[in-house]
Amino acid sequence: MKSPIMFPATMTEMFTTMGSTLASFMFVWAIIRQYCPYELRRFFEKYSQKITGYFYPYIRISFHEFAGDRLKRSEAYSAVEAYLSANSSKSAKKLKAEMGRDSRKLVLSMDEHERVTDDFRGVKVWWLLSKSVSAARQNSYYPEQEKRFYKLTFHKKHRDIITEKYLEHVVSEGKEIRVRNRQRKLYTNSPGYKWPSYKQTMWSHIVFEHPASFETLAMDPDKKEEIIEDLMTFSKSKDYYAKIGKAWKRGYLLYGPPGTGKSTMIAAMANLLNYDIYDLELTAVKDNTELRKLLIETTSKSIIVIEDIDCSLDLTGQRKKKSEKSSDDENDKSKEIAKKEAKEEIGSKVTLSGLLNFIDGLWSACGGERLIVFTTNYAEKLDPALIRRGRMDKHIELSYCTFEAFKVLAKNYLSLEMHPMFDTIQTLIGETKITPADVAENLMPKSSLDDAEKCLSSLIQALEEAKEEAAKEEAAKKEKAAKKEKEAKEEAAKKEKEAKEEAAEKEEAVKEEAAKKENAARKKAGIKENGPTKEDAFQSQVDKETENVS
Ligand SMILES: Nc1ncnc2c1ncn2[C@@H]1O[C@H](COP(=O)(O)OP(=O)(O)OP(=O)(O)O)[C@@H](O)[C@H]1O
Ligand SMILES: [Mg+2]
Repeated sequence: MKSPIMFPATMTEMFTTMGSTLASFMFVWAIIRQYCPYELRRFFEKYSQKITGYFYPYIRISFHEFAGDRLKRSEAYSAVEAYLSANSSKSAKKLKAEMGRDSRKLVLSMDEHERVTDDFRGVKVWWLLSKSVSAARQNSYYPEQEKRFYKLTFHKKHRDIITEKYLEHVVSEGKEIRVRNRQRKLYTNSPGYKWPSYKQTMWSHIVFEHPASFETLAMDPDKKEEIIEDLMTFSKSKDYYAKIGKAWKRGYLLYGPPGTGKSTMIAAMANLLNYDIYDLELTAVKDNTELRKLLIETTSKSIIVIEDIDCSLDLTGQRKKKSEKSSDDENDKSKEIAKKEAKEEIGSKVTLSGLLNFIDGLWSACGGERLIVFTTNYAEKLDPALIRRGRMDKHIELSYCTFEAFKVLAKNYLSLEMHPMFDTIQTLIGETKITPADVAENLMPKSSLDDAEKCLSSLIQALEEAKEEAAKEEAAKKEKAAKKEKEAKEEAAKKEKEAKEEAAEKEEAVKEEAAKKENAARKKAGIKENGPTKEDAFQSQVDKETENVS
């Protein structure tokens, strides 16, 4: 029988033995580490890992936040983070909330040392967020480094499906989530705006926050639907473009009078597709080389916009002709003057061929998923090469306000779907040319006391004024045309009279000539009968000599 005091003694002994064994092991290990050659140590480590791997059937993949020089966050890590924040954070119990970089909202993600599971086609995988702290390196700017990493664990029998399919799925979905959450940017190359930027690039940017959407855009509903469909199809056609061997980009030409919503539509496009906007000021680009550099620095998922392409540069050789013509629209004039001044100041040497290269040269294919949008008030003045299909694939005309477009604006501005005054507006709008910008301005309440009726009356008044103005213009035009016609008729009558007089003169001359000849013939006949008189003989001598000379 064991004595009760024996047990603790055995325990103590056991612990002592264990402690001393551990101490000896550590001592031996320290000796090995110190004196054992590096190659031998690596050999032990390698084989110990192999033996463990033989019994441990799981594979682990790490995704480190900073790879290599630690300056740039790893793309893979960010993609995994975004993927897990959307997919697995629901099952995680410890979450952290951060204002994501370039993100509009709080991003929830699993906290450190948290483990979540994910299921992919029936295969179970585990994700763990961990961190390792490495001691400060000598001569390093970074004192102590916390290195965060995600660790993916899965059974080795699923190696193929995980490494080939699952990882691809995680990265592509993660990237998509990041794009969805990111803050979009509006870039410009204009030297006038130097917005702060952390690195020196050709573009400066601010956060793009335009509220325009296709829903609030006033235009024919069928046309709107067609444009939305076109844009959505484009954004999903990566594989299709690759299949047909075409760079993944599409050109849109938006044309129409000022104030018909061209710029608004660009903002709506960017909001629909979640794209950035690069507002390219051509007059500020020095030459074709700079234009190419600007293009290379644009990212994918973006819209490159050149506004008022017709007055950006002397691209068509028609600029002089155009500036000779007097434009009625003051808006256009001021635009042209501003662009001209800018051009003279900077002396842009961008040529039409440079611009064509920009749109569909070899460089334009890099990056992919890009829209190029030109706007103009005069599509007919552009060089056909610039806007041919293939370069500007879709031509969209934005024109004066229709009743359908008005209804959208009434809904936006006054929250009205129907109103008794709509009938009058429908009739008037069919008879007048008014831009959506003018309609919008009239529908906007000017004071807190203005109600829908007041705004609609103000619009009716504007429509009537526009109608009157148009009628006056039409009358003046007609009068001018009538005057021109009258002048033309008078001119024609004058010409006819002159022609008649000329014809009469010619006829008279012909008659005189004939009479002369007849006279001469008669005289000759008289000589033959009576013999020539002295004068006749002299005259015939003169005639013969003249003939010989000629
Ligand atoms: N189709 C439209 N739908 C909704 N709002 C519009 C529309 N067209 C114009 N507007 C309103 O009018 C204003 C001017 O429109 P916008 O700047 O888009 O015209 P634009 O066609 O680009 O003119 P410009 O040729 O002078 O550049 C916008 O702020 C917008 O509120
Ligand atoms: Mg515009």
